[in-house]
Amino acid sequence: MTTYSLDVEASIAELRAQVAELHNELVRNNLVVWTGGNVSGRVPGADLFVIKPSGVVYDELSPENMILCDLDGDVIPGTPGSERSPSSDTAAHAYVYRNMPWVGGVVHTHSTYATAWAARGEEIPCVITAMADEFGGPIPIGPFAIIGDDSIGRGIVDTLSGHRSRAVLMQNHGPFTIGVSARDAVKAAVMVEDVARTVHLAREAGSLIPIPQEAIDRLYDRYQNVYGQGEDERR
Ligand SMILES: O=C(CO)[C@@H](O)[C@@H](O)COP(=O)(O)O
Repeated sequence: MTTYSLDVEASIAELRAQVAELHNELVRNNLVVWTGGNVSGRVPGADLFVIKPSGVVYDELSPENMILCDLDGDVIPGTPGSERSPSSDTAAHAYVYRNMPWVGGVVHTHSTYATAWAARGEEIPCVITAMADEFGGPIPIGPFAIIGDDSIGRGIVDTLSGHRSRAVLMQNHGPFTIGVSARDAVKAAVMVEDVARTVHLAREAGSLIPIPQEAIDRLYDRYQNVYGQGEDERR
């Protein structure tokens, strides 16, 4: 059985509990149905991450059945949960962790309104201040990519590298979000569905009014650097 330093082992144990619990947030926020979606978190100070097992219903997820992987997406043998297959999106999460060192968490859902924008291949325009705050502008579309290799991960990284948004709508598939932690990525998944719904309904009722870029910049700067508490993890 692979073992790590006491600090890394403690970080792994804490992350297993966090990632297992954060899957419940996807259910609580109505972002997933059945076994769809997944959350992962990077182990601080190690080239490792924790992700859910593939196709397991949310009620059965626990810290013990989260799966520890290296940054190539390979399961660490002999560790709790390693007897099962990891999420089918493990390669995508691993690609993000290898290529975006600041990312501490990755989330994928098929949340309804965000996925409807993805089905149209249409980015969500920045027409509400909540988008400027949280995403710093429009929420971009990523390329159509079929699961099975690095193509989804590459699409996420190519789209979000250097982009303010922590969410990308992978065409014909659905949202992937990133964050400084798994919790931060889950927040982005909740917020992308919220703004996708609002902007969809707004456009159904009439024409949208874009927010001027200067105002978007000011709103984003305030929200990222002033809003909330000084100890917030994104500071
Ligand atoms: O969208 C996909 C794959 O990209 C789904 O299969 C995914 O939501 C859930 O798969 P897993 O249960 O994580 O293997």
